[in-house]
Amino acid sequence: MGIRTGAQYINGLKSRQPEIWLSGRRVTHVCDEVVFQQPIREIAKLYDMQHDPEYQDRITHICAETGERVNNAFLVPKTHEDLQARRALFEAYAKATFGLMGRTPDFLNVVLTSLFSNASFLEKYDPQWAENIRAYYRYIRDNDLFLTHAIINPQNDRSKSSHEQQDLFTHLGAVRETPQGLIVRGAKMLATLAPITDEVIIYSFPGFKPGDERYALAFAIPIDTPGLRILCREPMQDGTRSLFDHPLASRFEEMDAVLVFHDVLVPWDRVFLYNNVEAANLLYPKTGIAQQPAHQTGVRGLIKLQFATEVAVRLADSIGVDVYLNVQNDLGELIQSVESIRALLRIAEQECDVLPSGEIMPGWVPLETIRGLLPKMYPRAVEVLQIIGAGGLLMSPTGADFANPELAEDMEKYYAGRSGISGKERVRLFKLAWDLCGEAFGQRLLQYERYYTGDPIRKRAIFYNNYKRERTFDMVDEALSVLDLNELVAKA
Ligand SMILES: Cc1cc2nc3c(=O)[nH]c(=O)nc-3n(C[C@H](O)[C@H](O)[C@H](O)COP(=O)(O)OP(=O)(O)OC[C@H]3O[C@@H](n4cnc5c(N)ncnc54)[C@H](O)[C@@H]3O)c2cc1C
Ligand SMILES: O=C(O)Cc1ccc(O)c(O)c1
Repeated sequence: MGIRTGAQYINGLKSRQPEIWLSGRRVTHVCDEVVFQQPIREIAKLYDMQHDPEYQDRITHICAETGERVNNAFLVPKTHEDLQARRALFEAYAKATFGLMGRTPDFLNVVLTSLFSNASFLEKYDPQWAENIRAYYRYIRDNDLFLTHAIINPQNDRSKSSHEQQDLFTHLGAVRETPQGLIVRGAKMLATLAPITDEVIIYSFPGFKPGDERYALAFAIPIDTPGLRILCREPMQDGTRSLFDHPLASRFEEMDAVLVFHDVLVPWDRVFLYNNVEAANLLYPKTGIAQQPAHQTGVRGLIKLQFATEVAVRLADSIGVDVYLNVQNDLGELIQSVESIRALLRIAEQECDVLPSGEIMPGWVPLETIRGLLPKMYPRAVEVLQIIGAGGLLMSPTGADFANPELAEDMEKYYAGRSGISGKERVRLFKLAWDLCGEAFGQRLLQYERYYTGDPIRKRAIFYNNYKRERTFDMVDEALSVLDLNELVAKA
């Protein structure tokens, strides 16, 4: 089949009834649920872009294996042109969502492509696992499906490993084998967009200890598999807020969910790893499933930071405060952050790692540097929006106030910005900023940037240790050897 349209994506959602729980009740039809309708439309637009002549050649290609047109996320990059083709896709999807939707279909499809191209790692443990992941990749590619993932254990007692938790199946683990497949029980978090996806893939960050064998698992199943419960967090908008009052929150909220598996059957052909602590701990470093998608997350993060920066610049200009040195300083800092990430992405694409298979991965040092910097730069951009907007962020009336002729004069006079900025224009800008820096929606965006890839503190420590292992830091020896030379001269 190859690339789907938005309508085909929506028909796919309509054809299933996953067990979704939202605010204490069961959702019967996800497409009829007002909270999910706008995010579904935003994802459908991305599918439609694949058929739009403006984008088609930039974000899709003809698959060499099937002759069908497929998304660039399924391209195994072997040349710089391939990397550029993937970047063009990431950029197009991120621009369409201002970088605010983190788990658009390209993200996990890149993870899957990386698992596919590095399946030889799994072969060493069980050739069937490798065959399963290859078949699954082809299935997702050829049907253009949308995945969610949950790779973290629920936050119960982080000081204990999975097998030491109060209940053996608090964390998702294998209960027993059957001729049809594995029965799994327990929970995983935090599956972003789960209610509006087609499939879920489960794997884990490294960190398994001996005794954790039953939790060392990787598999994928349809999102409506019996026994799989999707427990949504409280929504941050009710799906009815106006575009005028919440230009971003009304469009781009990504639901997050805990997945609870009540004795779910995972067919054997969907099991990619099982009962093997060593393989589970090596899955990340050996299959590129951090490095390849970090290209996507880097591009998306750049667009999001750039967007927040543009809003800050326009906000400051609208009320004439960018004549002040302190404001110029804050805005200059944000622009330099954007430029730093942009430069790091270019370096990552230039200084690639080449695998024996010929696959290329953008350089891990610049990518990890982005991963370390963005969790600081994005919250800072939010802070600058708050500082520049100040009390103005709390004086915005609603679209209904603007619509009432009785208030029209006041709206124009007291809400106008500097000369040339009308009341409506200024309020719309401040509402855009408030969605990013004040609303619960904006706080989630910030929390996402801090944590979506794992704990930034531990990630930076891992980065340091790996970097130290690979380098010798010999400029220090060179500098110190000059002292020896001086001694030699003195002695002569
Ligand atoms: C908005 C959002 C969306 C997300 N979407 C997804 C998704 O789609 N799929 C998915 O799988 N995951 C998703 N995640 C989850 C994300 O992977 C985790 O949040 C991240 O890995 C951090 O884990 P945690 O939240 O459990 O924090 P914890 O690991 O519980 O950490 C809590 C605090 O304790 C400290 N801490 C905990 N353990 C240690 C330790 N061993 N050593 C030192 N300090 C420690 C941390 O530094 C942190 O300050 C999402 C997260 C967010 C916020
Ligand atoms: O670190 C990145 O930016 C890439 C990334 C993020 C989250 C994941 O779950 C993952 O497998 C890879």
